[in-house]
Amino acid sequence: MAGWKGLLPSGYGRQPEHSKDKNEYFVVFVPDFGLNVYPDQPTEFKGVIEDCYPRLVEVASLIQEIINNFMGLPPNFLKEYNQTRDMEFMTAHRYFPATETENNGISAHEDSNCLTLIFQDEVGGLEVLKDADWIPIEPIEGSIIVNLGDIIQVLSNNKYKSATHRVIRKGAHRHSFSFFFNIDGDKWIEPLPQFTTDIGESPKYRGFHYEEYIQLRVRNKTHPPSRPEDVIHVTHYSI
Ligand SMILES: O=C(O)CCC(=O)C(=O)O
Ligand SMILES: [Fe+2]
Repeated sequence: MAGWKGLLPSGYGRQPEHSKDKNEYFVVFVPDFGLNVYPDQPTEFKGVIEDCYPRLVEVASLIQEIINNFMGLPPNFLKEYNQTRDMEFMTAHRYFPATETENNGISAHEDSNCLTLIFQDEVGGLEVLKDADWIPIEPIEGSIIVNLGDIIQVLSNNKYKSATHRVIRKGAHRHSFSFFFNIDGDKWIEPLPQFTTDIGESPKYRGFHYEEYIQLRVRNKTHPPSRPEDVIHVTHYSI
């Protein structure tokens, strides 16, 4: 838990006035750590969240195994590399209706973690960047959207892309729910030999401790740089 302590408070939050992102959110960390702040009402809230939590871990672990296999890694490689389940968190977002002059919900970004599960309501607005075009991710009831994050991009030496995505606000309030499957802050992240030396490719990133990277990413939010080129992305570690 060391990685998150003091970085992101749990519970309700709203983007600061200076932020271009227009949403409010509710953050939940690993329930066993006892750091979560829940509302009193509705009374079922805490129980439902804490019931969902291990199921989300289970689904994400299964998807990690599928990713392990399509990356061509030895069986259970990612499972053994990513053993600690301390850094997961989930966020419920509410995006306010667009106004006549602006519609930014969440600016374009990549998630810094391993993989994210997103559940969205019927309003829509999530978009993913593909070959310079923004593709809307149309709501499909009962579906889960899976985004690969920066860790997979670095491990695979750019073979698998961390999804660049954003939320455009529509005419109605939009609700979504994201579960961020993560890795321990102590972990050293660098391109794996399977994607570099074994195939004669040079690494595209220098190694880093994950905790250092998330601290830089949180700083992007708490102290937004005035120049867009100073916002930290995983390319900070590019060689
Ligand atoms: O609300 C969504 O659909 C996406 C949220 C998101 O991208 C994030 O919180 O990183
Ligand atoms: Fe995201």
